[in-house]
Amino acid sequence: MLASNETKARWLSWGRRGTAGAAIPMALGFDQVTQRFGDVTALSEVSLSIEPGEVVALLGQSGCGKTTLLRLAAGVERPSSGRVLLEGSDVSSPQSFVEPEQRGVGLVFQDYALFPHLSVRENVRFGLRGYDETSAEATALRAIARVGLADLSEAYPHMLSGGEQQRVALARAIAPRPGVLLMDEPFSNLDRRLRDVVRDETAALLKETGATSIIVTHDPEDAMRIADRIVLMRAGRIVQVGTGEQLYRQPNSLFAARFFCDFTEIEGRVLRGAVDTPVGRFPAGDLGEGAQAVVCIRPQAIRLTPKGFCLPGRVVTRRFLGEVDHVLLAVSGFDRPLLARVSLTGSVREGDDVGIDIPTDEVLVFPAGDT
Ligand SMILES: Nc1ncnc2c1ncn2[C@@H]1O[C@H](COP(=O)(O)OP(=O)(O)OP(=O)(O)O)[C@@H](O)[C@H]1O
Repeated sequence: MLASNETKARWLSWGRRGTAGAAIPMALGFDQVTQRFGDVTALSEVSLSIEPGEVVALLGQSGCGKTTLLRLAAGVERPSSGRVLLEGSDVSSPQSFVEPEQRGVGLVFQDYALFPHLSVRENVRFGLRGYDETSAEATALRAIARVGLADLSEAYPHMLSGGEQQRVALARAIAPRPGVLLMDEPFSNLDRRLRDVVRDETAALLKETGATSIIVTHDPEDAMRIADRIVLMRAGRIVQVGTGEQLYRQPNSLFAARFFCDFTEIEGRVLRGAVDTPVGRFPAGDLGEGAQAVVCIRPQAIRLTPKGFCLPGRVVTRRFLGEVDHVLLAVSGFDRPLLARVSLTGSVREGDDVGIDIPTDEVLVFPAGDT
């Protein structure tokens, strides 16, 4: 949760500096930022550079420090040590502090923080206090039209769906054309179907506005669908930074791997450069001889072949999920089922004997205990 109601009200009541014409995206940087709250270290020496116009997702489990990093960028919080930089200049450091309203930063709160007694138009205008009457009105209406709510500009928040409320919050944040847009769990209050639509719309809008954007989320799918780069965090530190594809295909740890895929994990020991498991022998990469390892098998990588080919197995359950089937396979010598997500024809049934093909280049191997 980004802020208390009091902080939200204060944030919203400040006039926004913004940029007069099109948003001018700003570079945002964190240099060795540490944030302590009493005994709790929320962030430990975090360094990160975000390019102008880049959309970055801060991804991680609850309590890993995502929101704290967002609050530091917004200027709602001051770091215990380290620097926050906008366009290469310190905005928070031991020597200097630029007030939030001077930063040209827009914020979308997790609960949207719309004023219930104000219409859509008035809510959006509220974020434009530094503007004169005529230009505030025109700017608000332009932002409302941009999020597709022109017909609802006189409606009140309780008359809107969750997705529409989210769009009002977005319109209010983008109206002053901030150089940096910060969004705290913007899709978490939406049901699954609406979430997909709003997420794609938001992604398109962020690119259109051109603002440098940070989105906080604990959902890897949100992060992959909306962000140019994902910053995976854990316990106040950055674990890995990269595109969604890099994090998915080349996770640097078992922790990162588990975040993006529901692997079947099998423990084994490295012998002559490979790990022997009941489902096959897999190259151990850099792991030393005798090391205990975890072999991670991607359900999507598994292919089923006719009985008699590849590894023998039996279909325990098969569930049709639309585009793929979710199949649990029993393999001799392995006490748990192997999960496969495959597209099947109708001919494979529960209880059938099949062959299981596991391409070794799709299998990841990590040191055991590397969590
Ligand atoms: N004002 C505060 N006072 C004390 N502890 C705090 C404060 N703000 C954050 N923390 C602690 O700092 C850590 C990081 O919190 P933060 O809210 O940044 O995590 P998060 O990753 O955003 O979590 P969530 O997804 O649940 O919002 C947590 O242990 C949290 O309890």
